[in-house]
Amino acid sequence: MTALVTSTLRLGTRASALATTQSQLVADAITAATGASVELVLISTEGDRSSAAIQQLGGTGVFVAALREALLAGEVDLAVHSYKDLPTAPAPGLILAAVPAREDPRDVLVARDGLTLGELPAGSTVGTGAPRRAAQLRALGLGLEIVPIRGNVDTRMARVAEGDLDAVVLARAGLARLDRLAAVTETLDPLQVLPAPAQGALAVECRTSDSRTRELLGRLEHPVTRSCVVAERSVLAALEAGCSAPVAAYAEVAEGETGPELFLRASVTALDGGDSVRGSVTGPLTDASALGRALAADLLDRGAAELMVVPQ
Ligand SMILES: NCc1[nH]cc(CCC(=O)O)c1CC(=O)O
Repeated sequence: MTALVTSTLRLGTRASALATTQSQLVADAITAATGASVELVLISTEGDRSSAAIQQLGGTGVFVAALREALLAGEVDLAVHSYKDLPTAPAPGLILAAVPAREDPRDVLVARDGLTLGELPAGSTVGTGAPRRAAQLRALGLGLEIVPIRGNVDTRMARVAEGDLDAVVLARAGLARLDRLAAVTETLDPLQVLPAPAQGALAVECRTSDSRTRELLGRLEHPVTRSCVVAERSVLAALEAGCSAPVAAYAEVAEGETGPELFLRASVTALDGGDSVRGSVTGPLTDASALGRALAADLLDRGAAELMVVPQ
C-alpha cells in the first residue's frame, strides 16, 4: 500500500481566480503540514457557465453540485468550498473534514474616489447581488440605489473602476486572498452590515469513506473557526432560509468569566430595508449549534419569518 501513501491528492476546484487561489492555499497548507503532494483539477460548474442571476439557477448550490459529483465519482479526492456558498443540508457520502482558520469575515466597500458609505451622496449606485447586503444597505437609510450585479470579484470591481457604478460591496476575505485589499475604501462595521453566515471561512470536503484523506485534512482543522461557523450556519438552517435570504450571522470568541465564549449575533432584514429583527446570544463554544438554534427561535418569535417572504 505504499502507493497510497505517496500518491498525489487531487483537489477539485472551480476555475475562477478566487476558487483557484483558495484551493492553492489549502493545497500548500496540506503539503506543509503532511508532506503530501496535491494537484488542482479544474471543474466547470453551471454557475460559471451561465450569466443568469444566481437565484434563477437555484442558488449558490450550483457552484457546489459539480464539485460534489466529481468527489462522489472518485475523480477528485477533496474539494475546497467557500463555506458560505454551501447549502445547509449535509451531502450524503461526503464530510467537511477540515475548516481552516478563517479570514476577516466582514464586508467591505470599494467606492470611487476613496469614499466611505457615509460619504456617498444620496442616489449613489451600489452594486451587489446578495439580498442580505441589499437589504442591510437599504436599511441604513442613506438613499443609496442598489444595483443587482454578479460575476467574479474582478468583474464587479471593474464596474467601479470604469465609472459604471459608484461602489460595490464585497467580502473582505475574497479580496484578501486575491491580494486586492488596496481597492477597499471602507471595512463595514458589523453593526451596520452584519456578514453572511460562514463568510470568510473555507470548507474542505472529502468522501466519508476516505480515511487517509480525512486524516491528512484533519491537520488543517481550526476548532475555533469551526465553532463560529457552526453557530452562524445553525441560525440559517433553523430559519430554514437559503443562501439567498437576507439573513446575516456573525460569531466571535470573547473572553468570558469562566473562559472563552461565543458571542453570536444575527439579523433578518426585509428586502426593502424597511424593517429588521436582530439579536444576540452568548455561550460555550461547545454549544455552537444549540446557540444558533436558540437565536433563530428568538428571531422567529419576533417576526423573522414574515421579513423573509420574498415578493415574486
Ligand atoms: N458568493 C460568492 C462568494 N463566495 C465567497 C466569497 C468571498 C470569500 C468568502 O466569503 O469566504 C464570495 C464573493 C463575495 O461575497 O464578495
